[in-house]
Amino acid sequence: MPASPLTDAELDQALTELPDWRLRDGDLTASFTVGRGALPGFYAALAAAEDEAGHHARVTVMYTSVGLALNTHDAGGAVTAKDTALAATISRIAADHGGGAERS
Ligand SMILES: C[C@H](O)[C@H](O)[C@H]1CNC2=NC(N)=NC(=O)C2=N1
Repeated sequence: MPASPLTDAELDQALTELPDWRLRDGDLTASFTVGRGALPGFYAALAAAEDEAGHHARVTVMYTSVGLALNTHDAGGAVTAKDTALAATISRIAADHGGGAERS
């Protein structure tokens, strides 16, 4: 069954529980600063978590800045519970690799 888009109230609630994450252009997004030496381990753990979830982030790396964007294709690109669950996992992985959230 396809995941359904979160309602505005569900999104607001989810964002209070995901302090690293913002809604930007319809995606759930975050950026973390990760040291160059920690980047390979961070990405390996991220990829493993994504594969386990069957859900994947758009990832942009620029030097020590890692940008992540999540949405759900089969919900028409909306944010669903799959995205918020993976976001929480990604925040834990980033923290485990010394990553600090870049808040904007
Ligand atoms: C078949 C496969 O499980 C789907 O294409 C998965 C893969 N990863 C995905 N990742 C994201 N972010 N959204 C999806 O809808 C999605 N779908």
